[in-house]
Amino acid sequence: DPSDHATYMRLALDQAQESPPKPSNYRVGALIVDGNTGAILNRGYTLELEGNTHAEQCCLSKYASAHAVLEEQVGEMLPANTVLYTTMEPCNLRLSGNLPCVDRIIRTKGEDGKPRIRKVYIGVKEPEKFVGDNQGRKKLEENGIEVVHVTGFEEDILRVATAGHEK
Ligand SMILES: Nc1nc(=O)c(N)c(NC[C@H](O)[C@H](O)[C@H](O)COP(=O)(O)O)[nH]1
Ligand SMILES: [Zn+2]
Repeated sequence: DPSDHATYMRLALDQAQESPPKPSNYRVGALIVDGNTGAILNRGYTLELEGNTHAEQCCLSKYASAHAVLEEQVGEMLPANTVLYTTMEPCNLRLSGNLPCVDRIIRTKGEDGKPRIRKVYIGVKEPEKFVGDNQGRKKLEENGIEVVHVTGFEEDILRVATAGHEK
């Protein structure tokens, strides 16, 4: 059911639990869902794919591979109304210098030049520990992508996200 946001966020949190703890990032989980049918298109977690990968990046990269295109072309293969659930707000700056997930989300453009990912549901805003105030939400909204905070999971999400940080 495409409106059952809590269920999808819970599944994204399940993904985050799979991520190997690391002091220099957060353990995040994400799903991409068909906004019309509610079908789960793919899921992922931080560091699932080799390299210093983010949860949202893994979702898009896995979906692209499953459809025999490169991640930068994934927009062509996504349903026109795709939504992303991520336990943490997509990054807009990464200390590693890798391409931020906000840019990966915005470039999922179809022929009409609009992002196929129409909505991003987040469990928490990114804490300020690594990059100060994350401008991810604002940049997504500036590109016509709606950002919705699914409440109720903040404590669990942050406990999982920071499990690799020294106490
Ligand atoms: N939304 C989100 N999904 C993730 O999978 C993940 N790991 C982060 N984490 C955000 C944090 O700001 C960056 O992890 C640090 O800035 C270090 O950057 P790298 O991850 O090494 O590129 N945020
Ligand atoms: Zn990211």
